[in-house]
Amino acid sequence: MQSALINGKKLCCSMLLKNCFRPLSAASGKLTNVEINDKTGVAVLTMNRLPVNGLNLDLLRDLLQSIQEIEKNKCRGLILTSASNTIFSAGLDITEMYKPDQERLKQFWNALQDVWLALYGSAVPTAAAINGHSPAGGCLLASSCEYRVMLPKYTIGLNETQLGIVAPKWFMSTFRNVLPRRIAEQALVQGKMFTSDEALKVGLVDELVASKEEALIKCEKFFASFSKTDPIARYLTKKQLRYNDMKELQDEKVQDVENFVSFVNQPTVQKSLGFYLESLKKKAK
Ligand SMILES: CCCCCC/C=C\CC(=O)SCCNC(=O)CCNC(=O)[C@H](O)C(C)(C)COP(=O)(O)OP(=O)(O)OC[C@H]1O[C@@H](n2cnc3c(N)ncnc32)[C@H](O)[C@@H]1OP(=O)(O)O
Repeated sequence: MQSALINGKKLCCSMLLKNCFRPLSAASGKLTNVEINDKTGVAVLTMNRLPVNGLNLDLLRDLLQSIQEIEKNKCRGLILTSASNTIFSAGLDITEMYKPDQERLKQFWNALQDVWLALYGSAVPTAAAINGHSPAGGCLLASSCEYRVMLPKYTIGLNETQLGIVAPKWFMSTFRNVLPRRIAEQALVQGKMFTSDEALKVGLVDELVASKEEALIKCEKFFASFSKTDPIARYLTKKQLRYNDMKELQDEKVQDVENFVSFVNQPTVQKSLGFYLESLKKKAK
């Protein structure tokens, strides 16, 4: 049986996962679920929009509410994961961008900006337990965390150029915060999807593990590594390091929404999105 040393106590997985968790109901939306480990104070934030956790407006709003509640509760860590056994998140829900309602399209992009600002700038330490494929927006969420653990045989990456899309600057900054500049540049221009092994090799993820249980334990261990660190000094250091990336978006938030809306509404982009959606549906048949 696997075990973990947490707060000096040896705990087995089943103890960790079954006995210690209580739901944080205020933080759980319809499409997210938050449970707090009473022993460690760590919150597990689970995306639960099956089958693929496509990031639509509703999921983004629930994610934001959950992150804010976790901060308010002064949890010792936030682990982002998925209720699916094979998909962490398929990224942005393309149906939000195809033949969109214009007002909702703005709200959608604004919600994504807010989730990114909340997660990337979170005062609570963050980790992603990547228990499935994680393309595009899924990779953005995982890369916004401070630590990543991934299960084998999945893929992760910012594949935007493969879809004929230029990833926004803040997607790129997030990637550059994790990867060496040259690798980030090559991956971004290629729209490369990394296998789990490749992701480990380049440092896009920190560790590979065999199961979700093990991933959660690794994330808990990551948070435990801060036990001797002053939490305020820790947060201010993180904030300084990420300040420029966040400031860039905060200063250009309205313009960024306008750019997105104008890009998505181009007839050629609408045509590509339509073909892409169709190809995903054909694949599913
Ligand atoms: C000015 C700047 C503009 C920038 C705009 C931002 C740009 C990009 C950010 C993004 O995140 S775009 C989304 C990119 N995501 C992808 O390319 C992933 C696409 N999906 C897949 O590769 C696969 O679905 C999967 C995630 C690997 C899962 O594969 P699996 O075989 O398990 O499941 P499927 O059968 O393929 O899918 C099930 C079901 O879900 C639908 N679906 C999948 N992904 C999406 C999605 N991203 N949006 C909407 N719908 C999606 C898929 O069509 C199937 O639907 P049904 O046929 O069951 O109705």
